[in-house]
Amino acid sequence: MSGRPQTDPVLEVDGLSLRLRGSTNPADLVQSVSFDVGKGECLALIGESGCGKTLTSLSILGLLPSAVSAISGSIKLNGADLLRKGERELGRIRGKQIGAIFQDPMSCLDPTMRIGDQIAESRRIYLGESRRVARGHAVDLLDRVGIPRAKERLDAFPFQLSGGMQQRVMIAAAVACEPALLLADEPTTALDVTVQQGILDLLRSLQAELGLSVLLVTHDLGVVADFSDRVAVMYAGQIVERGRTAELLDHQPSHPYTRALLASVTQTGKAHTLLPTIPGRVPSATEMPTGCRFQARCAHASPDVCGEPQAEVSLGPGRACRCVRVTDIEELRMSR
Ligand SMILES: Nc1ncnc2c1ncn2[C@@H]1O[C@H](COP(=O)(O)OP(=O)(O)OP(=O)(O)O)[C@@H](O)[C@H]1O
Repeated sequence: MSGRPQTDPVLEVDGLSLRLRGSTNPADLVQSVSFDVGKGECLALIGESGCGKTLTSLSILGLLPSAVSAISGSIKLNGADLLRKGERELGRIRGKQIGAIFQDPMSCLDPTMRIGDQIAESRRIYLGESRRVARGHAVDLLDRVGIPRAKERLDAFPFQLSGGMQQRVMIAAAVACEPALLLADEPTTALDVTVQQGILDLLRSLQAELGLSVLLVTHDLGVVADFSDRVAVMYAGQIVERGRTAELLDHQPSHPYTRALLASVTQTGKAHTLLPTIPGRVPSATEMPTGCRFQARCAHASPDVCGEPQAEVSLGPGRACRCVRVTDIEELRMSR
């Protein structure tokens, strides 16, 4: 699909398909997903629960659950294909070149280890710094992410900090080695609104300061609108639409799924809320149709054309949509 970033790509995911091991169903959990993230830009991957966002991000980290395997495609970080790396090398890449933050900071932080040591350790291991130098950097990083009295806090354990502070420590640890890519999976979902804004502001300033490339995985359209340059919409394991965030969210989106999502947000009057429910549900792995995966929930579905696998239709530079009926639907909309 088109939709190139405006800078050289740091991450290039090309034709990635993920399948349940032992499954003979040709409709994969994640099917032929392609996207890229340019230097210093943020791409948001959005979609309802179960659409494959987390599996896609876990495959970038080389941490897929044992029941799921990558059956085709490539995941290139600065040109090197991560799907062809061994476990040992992947471990180093995760530590040094990819920083990851998740919804629950305690999934990343070690509860038994002092926070200063957790941040300093990666600089010692991956950058070869001495303990003293690495601890000095840990103070700078804690200070940078807004932890008050950073030097005194070096020896605190995670449980001694509030949820918002734990989130900041996790971010400090994720960027400690100045990674090429920051993978942020629902980074603000568990936080209350006031804390959320502070974390987003911090991520934005770190991104500018460190020139970070960010893959943001979320179902919160408010976060997408605030933070990302481009957006890729996932539905049932496929990317169904992509484009520049401002264009896609502010103007008419093209895919019936994206339109239903945005329309229902507008109906609730809460632009910054979680994705609302669209009638019906995402098909499960065992019942995935071979044609358009959204057809059972789509008001425009036509059995003759939507029953076939959907090719991606280019809608202009950086814009594309996986719906064979996109032109008909657009004409219908214009005629009303
Ligand atoms: N370990 C697993 N074994 C079997 N199926 C799985 C496994 N992990 C995920 N799946 C299935 O893969 C599909 C995609 O799941 P994934 O967790 O990537 O979705 P998601 O969009 O991240 O949802 P959420 O926002 O709820 O995390 C779902 O149908 C899910 O049931």
